Amino acid sequence: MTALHNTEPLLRAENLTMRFGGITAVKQVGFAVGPGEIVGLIGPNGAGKTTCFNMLTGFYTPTEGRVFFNGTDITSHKPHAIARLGLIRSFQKTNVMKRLTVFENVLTGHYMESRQSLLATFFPGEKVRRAECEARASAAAIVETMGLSRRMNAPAHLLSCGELRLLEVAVALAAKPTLLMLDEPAAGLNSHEAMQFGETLKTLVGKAVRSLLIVEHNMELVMGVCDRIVVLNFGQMLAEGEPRAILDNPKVAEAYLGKAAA
Ligand SMILES: Nc1ncnc2c1ncn2[C@@H]1O[C@H](COP(=O)(O)OP(=O)(O)OP(=O)(O)O)[C@@H](O)[C@H]1O
Repeated sequence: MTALHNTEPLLRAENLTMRFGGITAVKQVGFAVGPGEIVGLIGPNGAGKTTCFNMLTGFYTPTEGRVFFNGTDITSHKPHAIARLGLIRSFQKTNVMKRLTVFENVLTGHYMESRQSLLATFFPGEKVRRAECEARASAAAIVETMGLSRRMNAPAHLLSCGELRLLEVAVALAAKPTLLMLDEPAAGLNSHEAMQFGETLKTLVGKAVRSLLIVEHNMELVMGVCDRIVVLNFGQMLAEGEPRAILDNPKVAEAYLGKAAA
């Protein structure tokens, strides 16, 4: 029984379909993310990646299909309930508060994760004080994990684009994800910065998170960090496989570059 449980994927999407009125944004998409895996979800603009993210995390209820996380059917769960189970996502828009320091941003992420009452904030007892100490230690550890220790007390608005992308992941880590889903985490980075960023992401698996699911347009990053890649096109699964197989797949080249590339 236990052995069976261990081979279960962490996240499993089955036959996901999302219709908006007459538009079918995603049609019968199914894939899984196993423990210890980094999976990339890619596809040209409008392929349905963000819609998939929204269905996986409860922001949309799929028109058809089911989502399982850690063996639990989460299809009709609310986003906050899914987050509490350890399935945490980032958004394309930054989750960073520019006037706060790096440390304060990550600490704020911890407070959003905890369910401390307002009363407890103003009249802290021993339990709250202990939680506060633990949150500060955890925030400092996350800042270090993301390679931002030197910038610990820098206000976020002074960070470089690369540092900002790292901080965005750090804030997401404060919510204690089991599976972290990142939506275009390397947006705006040049090739060198993206590769460095990717190296940091790889170090997270097995330590800060169990698995990663990444939507990203930067192909160098995707090919460099992912164990497996799922390709969507016009809302449907086009291909799934290891990076090399995806690179060599003429259908994928055609979807991205047009018929001439095939
Ligand atoms: N709320 C909505 N109502 C109607 N159509 C939508 C809605 N959300 C998405 N769509 C449509 O569904 C399709 C998939 O969109 P989606 O944003 O999921 O693609 P994407 O792969 O994330 O694109 P991008 O890479 O540009 O972010 C598009 O044709 C889009 O116009």
